[in-house]
Parts: sequence; C-alpha cells; structure tokens
Amino acid sequence: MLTVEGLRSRYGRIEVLHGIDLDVASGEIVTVVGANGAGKTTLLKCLSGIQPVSAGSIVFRGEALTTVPAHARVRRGLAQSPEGRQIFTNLTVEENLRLGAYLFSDDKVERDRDDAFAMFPILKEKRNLAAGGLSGGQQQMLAIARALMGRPSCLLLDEPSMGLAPILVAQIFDVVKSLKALGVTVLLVEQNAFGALSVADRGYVMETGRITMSGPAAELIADERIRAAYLGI
Ligand SMILES: Nc1ncnc2c1ncn2[C@@H]1O[C@H](COP(=O)(O)OP(=O)(O)OP(=O)(O)O)[C@@H](O)[C@H]1O
Repeated sequence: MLTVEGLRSRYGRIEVLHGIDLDVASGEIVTVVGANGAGKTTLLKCLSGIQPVSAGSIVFRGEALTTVPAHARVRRGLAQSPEGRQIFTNLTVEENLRLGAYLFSDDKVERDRDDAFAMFPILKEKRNLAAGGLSGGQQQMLAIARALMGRPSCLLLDEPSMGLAPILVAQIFDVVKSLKALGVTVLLVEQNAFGALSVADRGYVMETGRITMSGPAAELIADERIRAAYLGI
C-alpha cells in the first residue's frame, strides 16, 4: 500500500533522513521505533507532505506521492494524527470530530461519528464538552478518532503514547491494535518500542536518520540488541 525508497530529507543544509526504505502492506500495523531525534517525525512529515523530500520516492496505492501536496494526500486516503495531538481545545469533542470529516458532506458522516463513539465511549459521554477539558489520554483518543473521520485507508500515527500515564499508554496501544480490525492500515512511529512492537505486525528500527534493523515485530522484541538498546531489558 505504501512504499518508500531511498527517502532523504534535510533541514537547511543538514540532512536528517539518509535514504529510508520501508513498506507497509494493506491491513498491516507497521511501526518505526527509535530514540528521540532519530528522525521519526521527519519521516512522517515527508509522508504527509509537510516536509520537503530531497531524494527518493513515496508510492501510495500505486501512485507516486512525492510531489503531491499535503491536502491531496489526505484525499487519497493517507491521514496523519500528529505528535502532540493538535486538537482544537476550544471546540467541543463533537465539533472536533466533524472537522475530521471536512472532506465529506454525505450522510455517512453521522455513521462515522457513531462508530467513533462506539469505539471511544468516553468521547460520546463528553461530546458536548470543550476538548481542552479532556485528559491527555482522552485527547489522544479524540485525535485518532478525528483522523478516522477522514476515512483513511492508511493512518500515520506520531507518538500516540507520548506524555501519557502508563495505564493510558496501554489503552492507546489497545486502540491502535483495534484499528486493524476496522481494516485501517497503520504506520505507527514511537519511542515506546515495547508498546509499539507489542501491537505491530512488523517493525523498523531507526537510528540517526537510517533504518538499522527491520523484521516481524515478535522477532524484534526478542532480539538481544533491541532489548538492550530500547526495551531496557
Ligand atoms: N525544524 C527543524 N529544524 C532543524 N532541525 C530539525 C527540525 N526538526 C527536527 N530537526 C532535527 O532533525 C532530527 C530528527 O528529528 P525528528 O523530530 O524527526 O526526530 P524524532 O525521531 O521524531 O524525535 P522525537 O521523538 O523527538 O519527535 C533531529 O536531529 C532534530 O534535532
């Protein structure tokens, strides 16, 4: 569904992605794990079209995306739930969800909203409250639910567990896992390697702008080097 080859990107004169190769098949949950500053967020920004690519290619559902603007990528089914959530805190939960469906005016929007409420009952309970009043975990759920309202075929998730208490981290990873059942393909970028690899089918390890390891998530979790470097085991 998504194939990235030789992707390079830079901030000014400093290159931070040095030729990334990765692919995500339809229906998979794939994670990119790596330390703070490895380049994970930059990679997702290149995929969503808000960071220029200096070399390489991005092909999504058979179509080259590298020069397609960000808004057009969303229309093609590639959606991002950004790091730091970026929900509209002054709007209600329901208004935030409706904004996620801005591409559509059909009656399926109501059904999508009901599906979101079924998936996240707490959002239904708080639908008329300002989103800024939600807890961190609830805001993260809202950010994911809002991205789903755009009916993506592939969802890019940037550090959904960041800044959350451990119990909420577990909940968020459960949510990611449940996306698979909805038929949504997920590319999940995370510093929490254990949580991410626990729910993913496959994983890539990123270090200073390069992919240094990849494989089935279960194999990566069992790998001594990964356990020592990322899992603190
Ligand atoms: N706007 C920017 N201008 C210059 N350098 C940047 C900018 N954003 C990121 N960088 C640098 O690019 C490198 C990769 O950063 P990036 O945010 O992609 O890493 P990351 O793995 O996502 O880390 P984090 O987990 O903190 O988001 C880092 O060295 C960072 O300092």
